[in-house]
Amino acid sequence: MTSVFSEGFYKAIFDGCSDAIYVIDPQSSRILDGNTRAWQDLGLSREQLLQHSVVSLQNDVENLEHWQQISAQILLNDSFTFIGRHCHQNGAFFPVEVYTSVIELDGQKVFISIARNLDLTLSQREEFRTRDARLTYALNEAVDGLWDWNIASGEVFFSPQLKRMLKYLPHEMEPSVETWVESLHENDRERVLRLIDDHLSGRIAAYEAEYRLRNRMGEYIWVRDRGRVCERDEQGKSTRVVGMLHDISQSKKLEEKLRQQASHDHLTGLLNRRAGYIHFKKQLSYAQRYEQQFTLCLIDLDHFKSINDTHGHLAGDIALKHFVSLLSDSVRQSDTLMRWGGEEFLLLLPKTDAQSAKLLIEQLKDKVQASPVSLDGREYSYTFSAGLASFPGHSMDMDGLINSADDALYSAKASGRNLVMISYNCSDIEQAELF
Ligand SMILES: Nc1nc2c(ncn2[C@@H]2O[C@H](COP(=O)(O)OP(=O)(O)OP(=O)(O)O)[C@@H](O)[C@H]2O)c(=O)[nH]1
Repeated sequence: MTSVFSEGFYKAIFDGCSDAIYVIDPQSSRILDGNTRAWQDLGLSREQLLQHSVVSLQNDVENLEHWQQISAQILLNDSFTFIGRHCHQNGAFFPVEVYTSVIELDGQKVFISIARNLDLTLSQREEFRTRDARLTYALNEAVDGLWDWNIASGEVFFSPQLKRMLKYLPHEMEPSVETWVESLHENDRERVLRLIDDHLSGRIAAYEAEYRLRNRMGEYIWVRDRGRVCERDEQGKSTRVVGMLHDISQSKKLEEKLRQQASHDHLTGLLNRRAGYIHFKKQLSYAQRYEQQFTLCLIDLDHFKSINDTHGHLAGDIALKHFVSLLSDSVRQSDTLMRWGGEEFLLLLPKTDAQSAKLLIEQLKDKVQASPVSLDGREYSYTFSAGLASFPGHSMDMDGLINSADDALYSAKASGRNLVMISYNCSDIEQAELF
C-alpha cells in the first residue's frame, strides 16, 4: 500500500518524527502505514510492518475481540492513552506510551497511534551513567558535606564526606534530623533552629548559618551550613530541604587569633588599652544600672627605666611579666587587670569602694616588693605606685574617673613612690543622692 499522505510536507514530518507513528484500521487492527521509527523500533522492514496488525504486534492485546472492545472505546472517546509493551523482532519487550486519536481519511475513520519508546536510549544511558559518576564523585570527594532532609519522615541523608568531616564511619550516624539537632552546640542550637524555621516558613529566602557541631570524638568543629527548600506540597508547605556543610574550623581559629591579637597585649596577654576601654565602659554602665560602686586603680612601676637601663630591654619584659603574674594570681575573677601603657596598668575592681580597694592594693604592693624577679642571675626587687578613683564618689563618667586616678597616681609618685593614694576629686553629685 502507498502512503496515505500525499503531501510531501506531511510526509517529511511523518517520517522524521522521533516517535513511532502507526495508521491503524479500527475494525481489523491492521497497520495501514507506519513511519520510519515505527518499523525500526520493531526491528522490521516497512513491508514487514504492513503485514502486521495490532493484535499480532501488541502483546497486551489478546485477540481480535479484545481489540474491538478497545477500538470501540477509542471511537467513543476520540482519543486514548495507554502504557504497554511492544515486542521487537528479536523477542525483547520495551515499554511504550501510546496516544491514539481518531481521524477521517477519504471518508473512513482511521486511528493514528503515536508510540513513545520509554526505554532509555544508549546515549541517554551513557549520560545517566556519567551523571551518576559525577554525583558519586561529588558526594565522596567534594570538600563540602551534603545533607538531604525529608521533613515529613524526619529522615536525613548524610553524604560520605559529611560523615568524614565529623569523623564518623560510613555506616554510622543515624539518618535522622535528631542526629543533627543533638550534635549542635547548645549555645548555637536555638539560633540555628530559628534560622532554618524562618527559611521553611518562607520568611528568609535561604538558610545559612555558622555554628559548632559535635563530631564522633565529642569535639566541636565550626561549620558554615547553607540550605534551600527544594520540594513543597500542594499547599506550598516545605517537604524537603537540601544543603551543604563546610568545615570552617581553621578560619574560625585564625579569626579568633586575630581578634585576640587586636584586643590583647602581646607581651603580657592582658587586655590592651583599646579593648580595656570598651570593657571599662561596660563595667561602668553595669555599675550605673545596678547602682553599685566600683573602683579603678592606675598602677605604674617605679623607676622602671632603671631596670631597662641596667639589665636591658628583655630583662624589663621579664619584670613586666613577673609583675602581671603576681597580680593576676592575687585579684578576684571579677576584677580586670589591663595594660594601659608601657609600664602602666589599670585594675578594675567591681563592687568595691575606694577604702577597700586601697587595702587590697597595699597588700599587693607588699607582695610585689617581697617577690623579687630574677634578672641576670640576680634577685631584683621593684615597687609600684597606684592612684585610685571610685564610681560614683570621684566621678560619674569614664574620663573623669581615669583623670581622678591619674591625679592620685601623680601624687603618689610626687610623694616619693611605692605609695597608694586615693583621688581627692569629688563628683558633683553626692553618693546619697544616687543610690
Ligand atoms: N622592657 C620594657 N620596657 C618598657 C615597656 N614599656 C615601657 N617600658 C619602659 O618603661 C620605662 C618607663 O620609664 P619612665 O616613664 O621614665 O618611668 P619610670 O622609669 O618607671 O619612672 P617613674 O614612673 O617616674 O617611677 C621606659 O624605659 C620604657 O622604655 C615594655 O614593654 N618593655
